[in-house]
Amino acid sequence: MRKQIIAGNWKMYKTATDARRFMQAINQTDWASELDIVICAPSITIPALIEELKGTERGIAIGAQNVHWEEEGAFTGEISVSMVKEVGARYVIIGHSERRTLFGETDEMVNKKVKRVLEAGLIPIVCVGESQTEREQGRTNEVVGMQVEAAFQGIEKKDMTKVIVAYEPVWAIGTGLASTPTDAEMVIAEIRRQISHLYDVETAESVRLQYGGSVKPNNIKSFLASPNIDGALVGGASLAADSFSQMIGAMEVSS
Ligand SMILES: O=C(CO)COP(=O)(O)O
Repeated sequence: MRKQIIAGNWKMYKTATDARRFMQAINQTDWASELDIVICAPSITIPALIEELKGTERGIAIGAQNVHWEEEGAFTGEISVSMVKEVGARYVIIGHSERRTLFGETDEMVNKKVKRVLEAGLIPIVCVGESQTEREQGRTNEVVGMQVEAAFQGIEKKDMTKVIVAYEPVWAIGTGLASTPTDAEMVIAEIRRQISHLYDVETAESVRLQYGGSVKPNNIKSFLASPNIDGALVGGASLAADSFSQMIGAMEVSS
């Protein structure tokens, strides 16, 4: 049985002060969750979040949203896996469509980052997804399939089981137009089939697959009810403590 996982992607929102306020509000809610709960914050706010979580029973893990694939070097403005690991990050989002489209991140870079993150013992949340045009052309499975194959090139089976893949159709991100649970399940089931083809059935069954794109407290349950969808990667609705808590509550009910 795969453990369900909700991850908030805060993107470029929240200063450390805002992040502390969010965590203080979360710490006042009274859920105790069996889910894996992750907040992927701007790297500079990670220490503040870790500090707020100390001594609480929330079981929330913190993640980064990007790292460089080299261990260190002359890469002005970049941040390494060791740096985010040392301050307490346990997850890293890799290959988000905003990184791919706005910052020129290629499948090759995604692959190198996935390798580095795994080497460091952190968990990569690898994002894949088709654009509106690709969807209209009927190329969703082909595009997503190519992204999956490229991202995990050279990754050993034992590491693959630790990976999380987030299917985030680009047209659904930040638009309020979520995929239907049926469509998301179809693509995600295809991703699982592909992992099984690249590795084996056992590996594919152990990899957790998330849906992301306009997930909200009122629709998260419908996605989680699908057999291959193990969680959600949430942008906008993860920014407020009350909607984040509501989504966790909804997942508890559906799990
Ligand atoms: O990009 C996303 C999460 O990584 C999704 O963002 P929204 O939930 O705001 O659509």
